[in-house]
Amino acid sequence: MKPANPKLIRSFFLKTWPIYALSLFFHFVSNWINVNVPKVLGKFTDQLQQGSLTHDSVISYSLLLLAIGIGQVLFNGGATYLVMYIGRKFEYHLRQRLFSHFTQMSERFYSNNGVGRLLSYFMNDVTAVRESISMGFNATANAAMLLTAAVTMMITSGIPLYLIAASVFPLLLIPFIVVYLGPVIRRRSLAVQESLGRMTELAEEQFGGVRVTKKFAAEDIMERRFNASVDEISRNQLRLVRVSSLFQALIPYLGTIALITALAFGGYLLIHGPITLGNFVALTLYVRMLMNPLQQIGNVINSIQRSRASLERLNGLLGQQSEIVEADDAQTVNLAAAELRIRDLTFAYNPGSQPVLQHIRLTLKPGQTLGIVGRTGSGKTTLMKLLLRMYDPPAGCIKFGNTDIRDLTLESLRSQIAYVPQDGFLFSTTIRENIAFHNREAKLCKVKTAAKQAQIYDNIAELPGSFNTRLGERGLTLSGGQRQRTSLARGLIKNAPLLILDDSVSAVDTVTEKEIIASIRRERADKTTIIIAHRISALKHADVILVLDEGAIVQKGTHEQLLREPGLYAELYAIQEEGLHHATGTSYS
Ligand SMILES: Nc1ncnc2c1ncn2[C@@H]1O[C@H](COP(=O)(O)OP(=O)(O)OP(=O)(O)O)[C@@H](O)[C@H]1O
Repeated sequence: MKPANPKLIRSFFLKTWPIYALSLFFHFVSNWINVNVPKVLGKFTDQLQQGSLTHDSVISYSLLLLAIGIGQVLFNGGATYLVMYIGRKFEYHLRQRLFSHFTQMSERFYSNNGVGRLLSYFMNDVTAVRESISMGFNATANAAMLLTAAVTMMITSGIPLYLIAASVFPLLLIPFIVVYLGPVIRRRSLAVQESLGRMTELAEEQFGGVRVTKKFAAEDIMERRFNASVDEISRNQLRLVRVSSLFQALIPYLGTIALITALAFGGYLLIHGPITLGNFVALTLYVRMLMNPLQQIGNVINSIQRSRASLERLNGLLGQQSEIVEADDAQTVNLAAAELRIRDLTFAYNPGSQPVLQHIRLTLKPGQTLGIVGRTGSGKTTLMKLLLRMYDPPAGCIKFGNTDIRDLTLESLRSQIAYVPQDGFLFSTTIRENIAFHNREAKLCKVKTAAKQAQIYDNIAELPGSFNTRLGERGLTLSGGQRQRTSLARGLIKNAPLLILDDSVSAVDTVTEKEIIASIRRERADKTTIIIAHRISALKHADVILVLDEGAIVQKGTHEQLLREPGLYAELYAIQEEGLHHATGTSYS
C-alpha cells in the first residue's frame, strides 16, 4: 500500500512546531499534576487504615485535591486551546492553498473534476485532516503523557514493578491492533470520501439543473439517481463503521483486562502482604485513570486513519500540475501590432481521439475583423480556446507575429484578449462590478459606455439600484438575453487589442444585434475582432469569413465572395433570409 504523502503536514509542522511544543509542555504539566490524585488518595487510605487521620489532614488533603483540580484545568485548557487554534489556522491556510492551486489549473482539470467534487475537497477532506491534527494531537499527547506519568508515579509510590508490568501489559497490545486494522480503516475511509465527493458533485449538478428537471417533470429520475449515490455512501460508511467499531471496542476491552489484572493480582498481593491498601487503591485508580484516554486514543487513531485517506486525496490534488505551463523564457507580445498566423493546425482533445480541428490555416492582420460560421460542434469554440491557450495547440501552429503562442506569458496573452462566451457567467455581486470585472477601479462613466455599446444600458438603469444592483440578491436575476449583453459589456469595456465574440449575441433580437454590431464596428475600427455567430447578419461585414465544417475550413472569403460560390455559406444565408422574410411578412425573392 502506498504511504500517505506527508508533504502538507510536514510543511505545516515546520512552521508551527513552537506552538505544538508549548501545547505539549502544557499537557506534560497538566498530566503530572493529575497523576497525583491516586497517590494522594492512596496515602489518605493508608492514614485512614492506620488511624492517624486528623481533621487538619482531611482539610489539607481536600485543599491539595482542589489545587490539583485547578492546575489541571488551567494547563489542560491551555493545551487544548493552542492545538484547536492551530487546527483552525491549518484549515484556513489549506483552503487558501487549495483555492490558489485551483485557479492555476487548466480547463481540462475542470472538465475532469466537477464543481461538487472540488467542493468536497474543501469541505470533507480539509475538515478530516484538521480534526486529526488538532483533536488527534491533543488526545494522543494527553494519553501518552498520562501513561508515562502514571507508570512513573506507580513506581515511585512503591507499587512493585512486576505488578505494574502485569497490569499495564494488555495496554501494550494496542500498537499491534493499530498496525493490523489501521490500513483497513484507511482504505474504507478513502472509499467513503470518494463517494461523498461523487454525491456533492451530483447534488451540485442537480441543484444547478433543477429548472430543467422541473420543466421535464423528471424529479423521479433525479431522485433515483441521487438516492443511488446516497446508497453508495451509506454502503461504504457501514463497511467503515464495522471495522472502526471493532477497533474502538477492542481498545477499552484491553483497558478492562488491565483493570481486572490489577484487581485480581493486586488483591492477591494485598491479602498476602507485599503491598498496602493504599498501594492497591492507587494502582486500581491509575489503571482506571488510563482507560478514558485509551478510549479516546481509539477514536483518535480511527480519525487519524480517516484523515490520512483525506490527506492522500489532498496531496494527490495539490500534486497535479496544470498542463498549461509557461516557458522559462516566456515573452510578451503586443497583440495590437502582431499578425495572427495559424498554420496547419490539427487538434484533438485527447490523444488518439478524433481531431476536432483539422489543417486550419489563417492569417489575420491587426485591425481586421474575422467572422466564423459553421454548424454546431464544428470546432469554432475550440479554435478560440486554443487562441486563449486554454489547451495547448501543437508547437508552431499558432503564432502572434513571429512568436509561438506557447512562448508567450499567459498574462500577456490573456490580458490582451477580451473573450465573450455565449453563456457569460455573472457573479453574485453588483452589475457594475460584473461589467468592470477586469478592472474593478474602472470609472462608472466607462461602465455606462460599455453598457450602452452592449445595448443593456436601459435595462440596467430601470433596476432599483441601477448599476449598483446586486445580482442574485432577493432572487434578482437577469433574463438570458440581458445576461448575455451584460457579459458582452464586460468584454467591451476591456477595450482589448483582440475581442472574441463567441456566439455572444445569439440571445438578442435582430434589431438589437444590428445596433450592437454597428457600435462594435464604430468603436473597434482599428482593433482586431473575431465574431463567431450562427446568424450571418452578425458577421457579414467581416474582412474575412471562415466556414467551418467538421473541424475543417470548407470556405473562406468575404460575404460577397462566399455568396457567389455554391456552398454551406450561401445555403445558410438563403435559409436565414427566408426565415426573416417569413417573420416580417415579406416575400422572398
Ligand atoms: N473539453 C472537451 N473535451 C472533449 N471534447 C470536446 C470538449 N469540448 C468540446 N469538445 C468536442 O469538440 C467538438 C467541437 O466543439 P466546439 O465547442 O468547438 O464546437 P462549436 O463549433 O463551438 O459548437 P457550437 O456552435 O455548438 O458552440 C464537439 O464535437 C465537442 O463535443
